Parts: sequence; C-alpha cells; structure tokens
Amino acid sequence: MSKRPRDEPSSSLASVQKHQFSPGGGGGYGGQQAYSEERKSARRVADHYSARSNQTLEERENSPIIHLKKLNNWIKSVLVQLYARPGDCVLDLACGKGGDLIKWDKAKVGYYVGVDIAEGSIKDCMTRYNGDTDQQRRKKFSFPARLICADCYETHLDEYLSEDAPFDICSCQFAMHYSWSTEARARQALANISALLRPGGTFIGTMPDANVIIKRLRETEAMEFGNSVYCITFGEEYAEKKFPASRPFGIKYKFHLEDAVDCPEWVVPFHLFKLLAEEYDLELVLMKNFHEFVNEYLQKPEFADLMRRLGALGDGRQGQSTLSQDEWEVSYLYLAFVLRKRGPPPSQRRVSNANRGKTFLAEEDIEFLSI
Ligand SMILES: C[S@@+](CC[C@H](N)C(=O)[O-])C[C@H]1O[C@@H](n2cnc3c(N)ncnc32)[C@H](O)[C@@H]1O
Repeated sequence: MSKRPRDEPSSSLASVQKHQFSPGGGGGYGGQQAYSEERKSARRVADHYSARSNQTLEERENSPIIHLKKLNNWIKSVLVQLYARPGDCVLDLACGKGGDLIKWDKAKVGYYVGVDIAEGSIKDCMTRYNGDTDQQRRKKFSFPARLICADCYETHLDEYLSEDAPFDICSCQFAMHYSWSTEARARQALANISALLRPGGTFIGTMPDANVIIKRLRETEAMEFGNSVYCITFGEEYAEKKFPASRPFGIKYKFHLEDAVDCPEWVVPFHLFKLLAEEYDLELVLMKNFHEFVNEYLQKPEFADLMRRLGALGDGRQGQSTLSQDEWEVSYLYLAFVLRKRGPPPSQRRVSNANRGKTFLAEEDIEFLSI
C-alpha cells in the first residue's frame, strides 16, 4: 500500500471566506421551495438507509468491500480509543444500526444516546444493543441507552436531551455531510453538538474529503468518476466544475458504493466546516485524510495489533485476501476529524447518567421526534 501525498486544497473552495455565508445564523438561501426540496432529500437519505437490512455474518464476509468496512471500523475504533474514557456519556449522532456499540462498550462508557433519522436502522440498533443478532452472539451491553429516531440536522436536540446533557463525547461517523445540504441544517447540526457537549468535551467524526472529491472531478473529462466499487456523479449544473465561494452549501452529488451507499450527498469544504464550528465554540484538534490516518496510527503497536485482529489488511498469511487497490482508493475519499468544545472542563466529573435510559430496549422505548 503506497502512501500518497495529500492533495492540495482545490483553489475555489479554499478561497471561500467566512463572511461569505451568513454569520451568526440565518437559513441560507432558497426560501420555501428549497426548504421542501431539502426535506425530500433528507427523506431519500433516510429511506435509503432504512431499507438496508441487517446482513448475516456470511453476507458481510462476502461483501465486495469487506476489507474497506473493516478498515473503516478500525479508524472509528482508533478514534474511540483515543478520545473516550471509562464512564463517559456518549451522544452518537446518525448512529445507524449501532455498528459502533461494541467500540463504546470496549471503552467502558457509562451511558449512550443514539440518534438516527432512519427508522429501520434505529430498530436494528435496538436489536444489536439487546444482544439479539446472529452477528453478535455476545453478552448484552452493560451501559444504559436511549435510542431516538430524529433528523439530527433539523431537530433542536438540546431541548429534548437537556436532562441527559452535558455529554462528554459526541460522535458523528460517516454522516456529517448529510447536514451540508443547506446552511441552516449545517448550523443546526453544530448548534446541537455544541449545546450538548460539556466544556472540554470532544466531537469525533468521519466524512468525505471535499478536496479529494473536487480534485478527482476536475481530473476527469466527464461528470462522474469512480472504480469497480464506487461511483460519484455530479449534475450538469456543475459542468464548469467551479464552486462559487458564495454558495458553499447544497453542492450535491450522487454517491454509489457497492453494497453500502446509494444516495445524494453534499460536499463539505473542510476549511469552512472548521470556521463554522468555531462559531459554535468547537475548535479543531485534528483532521487527517484516511490515508494519512492509517499510515500514522498503524505505527502504534496497539493499533497495529487491532488492525491484525480485524483483518482489514489480511492477516499476513499467504493467500489471505486483503484490501484491494479499489477499496484503498475509496478510503482516500474520506477524512477523520476531532473538535473540542471550548472552555475549561468541569473540575469534578458529574454523577454519571447511568440511572437514565434502560439496559434492555423494546420497540416502544424508541423515541420518535417529528420528522
Ligand atoms: C453511512 S451511515 C453511518 C452509520 C453509523 N454512523 C456508522 O458509522 O456505522 C449514515 C447514517 O446517517 C444517517 N443520517 C443521514 N441523515 C441523517 C439526519 N439528518 N439525521 C440523523 N441521521 C441521519 C443515516 O440514516 C445513516 O444511518
């Protein structure tokens, strides 16, 4: 596996200045029609994920991107191990089917709240939390949990979760980019995170790397690019491949990833994400493209060992399958980030939320917020 140099920021995205989108709030542009378009797009995303049923162990192992899935899990595990502490209260935004529950369990967290827009996924998450799946065949999780079906980028989650807050750590894995369809949604996402994290609390996440995506688009003559496992398609409205600094939100493309994703996504220029996050008292601690992340953390024996156990890169035995070049290319499309909520951490850790939530969840325990 070769280490590629990091792409330079694409010039038009890099030149976007903070003042070019409405500072301090505002719903961005577009009015009522854009608003209902956005709801439709959010629904499309929700329906896509809801319809994806839980795979059996065999189906999972036969996936054309099994090693990529394992690599993604390794990256998320490293983030959790680096930033979660025993007893932490965790807010998992866009938690999906609860694929990270085991990671949080290993970190011995004290309380978990998972939120996702897709009803089917949140139900699968409940099943996994209860320890009922084939895949899992493991003991139940010991930390209490709440599961909520809601649009994290529209709902004022702080009003709803005020009794559970503040959280020590918030995670949003492979999902922050669904908030960049409009400025209002991107702001609501960050407002929720900021309001719910304690001072000194950590926000960890992963999302597409806009610099790489725009560079790839410009390298091809067509409006789409990809390989045997993925395809990204931009609409003809972007035929000039220019992305005006005045409209950094709502840059939509279609993402297809074999056996995983098939829905609209939005470009998130990272330097703008950083600027916007600062407005919500969230300061950048780390940002690394996945290639850089892998090359760096694989040097650490404990994480190299975890990688061997997960088998993302094969286990070194001859004949063992390993991450394909095409899967490695997909991983280059993503970055990992860590932000910290400004302010001194409280001098004393507060009493844990372990008395909230339940340790067994039934369907009627899933809370639905208007979507
Ligand atoms: C690629 S999956 C990642 C799931 C999980 N975080 C993981 O890493 O396994 C993206 C998730 O984002 C969720 N999502 C997308 N838009 C959302 C929104 N507006 N509010 C809450 N969840 C959303 C989808 O339903 C889906 O479960």
